[in-house]
Amino acid sequence: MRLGVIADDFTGATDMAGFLADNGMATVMFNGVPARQAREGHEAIVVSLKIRSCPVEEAKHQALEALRFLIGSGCTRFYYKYCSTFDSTHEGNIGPVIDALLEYLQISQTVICPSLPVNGRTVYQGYLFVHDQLLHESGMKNHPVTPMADAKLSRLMEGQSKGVCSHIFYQDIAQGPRRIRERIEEERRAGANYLIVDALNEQDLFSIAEATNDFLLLTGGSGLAVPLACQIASSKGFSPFIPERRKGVVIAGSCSVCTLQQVAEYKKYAPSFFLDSHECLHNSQYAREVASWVLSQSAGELSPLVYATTEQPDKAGNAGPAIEATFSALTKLLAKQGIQNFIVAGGETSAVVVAALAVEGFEIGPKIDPGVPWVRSLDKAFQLVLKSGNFGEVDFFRKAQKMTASPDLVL
Ligand SMILES: Nc1ncnc2c1ncn2[C@@H]1O[C@H](COP(=O)(O)OP(=O)(O)O)[C@@H](O)[C@H]1O
Ligand SMILES: O=C(O)[C@@H](O)C(=O)COP(=O)(O)O
Repeated sequence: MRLGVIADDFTGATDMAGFLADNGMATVMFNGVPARQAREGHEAIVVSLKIRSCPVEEAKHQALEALRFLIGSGCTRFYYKYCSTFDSTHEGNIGPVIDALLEYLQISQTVICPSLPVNGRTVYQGYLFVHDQLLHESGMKNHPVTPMADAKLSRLMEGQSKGVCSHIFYQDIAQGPRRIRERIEEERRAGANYLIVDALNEQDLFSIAEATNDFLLLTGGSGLAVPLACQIASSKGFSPFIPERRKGVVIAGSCSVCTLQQVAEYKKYAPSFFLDSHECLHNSQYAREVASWVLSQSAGELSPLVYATTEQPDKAGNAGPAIEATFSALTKLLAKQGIQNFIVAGGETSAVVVAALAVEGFEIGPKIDPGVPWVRSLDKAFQLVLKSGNFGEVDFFRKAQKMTASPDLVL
């Protein structure tokens, strides 16, 4: 059995791939839809897209292309991975993409399961929580691209999809797989398309995975990855590569609360450079200047940090794209000069770095914190960490580097 995952952004893809690999599945991750079908030997194939906030039709088109690729590569079950904070606009793209996938697969039902308890995302009575806050009271209310103004998943889904929502509330989930199956059957008869499942802990996720083991398509955050891997992984197991200590850089483009703290912590130990949005907009030589600064840092234990992270992002409409363009140019310049380890914070920023390095696909390495593994390009040229803005402990950047080993010690 091969599992095919379509992820709507890059950090989300590594999050899902990391949990699958960490739980024994031989997993490969592709940057976009590859031209050729995937090789034998992997139990999970993750296609990483960038369709969270693009126009709806484009998102559907890319997701269906990925689905066709996964079917052609021998996958027999499918997963649509979106953010555990349900990042989407009023128009989509989570709902429209799910509708397109259901239609293509000629099925009428799936689950909506953003819950990721290990990182504080839970669903209760159909409301999504981030730790102790409702989604719309959490940092997500200020997200620059997809600010979340409601925590009720059925209202979010109904606003952006064609079908009918229903719930399986905690009272039933807690009774285990048998009761969940009965509820699924009742909802099937009632014509519900999207089953919003409450989940407060890992046990709930195991129960949901067991009750839905005949579903062709599941959707959600990466919480279901652990029970899915336990269901599907062969007994052969899977050993992740050991990341080598190489010349590196830390690039932070996320302004989320978690990254703000991680940047502040890392600056105490490593050289750092704040990327000025005004310079990004108006100085055509800026990426070169920043690259020179990075390369001039003595090869200490810790890689230099370039960060745009701030509590007060530049409100100019083109500041974000200008910062991304600078990170892209910087990545290319640094790669040319022999930098091979890139530790990146932020979903959009990660997509920019991966595109600049023109990496086709990745193998999955060891977990740094839940949802964030090391990954390595299939040609082994680059090792990367693609961290969701909101994931990781406060000392994340140092922790990631402490896990690298001298190349002489890595077989
Ligand atoms: N100082 C800043 N001013 C304006 N926009 C910024 C600033 N710093 C970063 N950004 C932009 O904010 C966006 C952050 O998105 P992303 O990298 O996906 O982080 P997250 O994972 O936290 O959402 C990027 O487009 C980035 O270029
Ligand atoms: O599910 C999650 O929370 C993450 O995997 C994810 O999708 C992260 O997105 P960004 O916050 O945009 O990095």
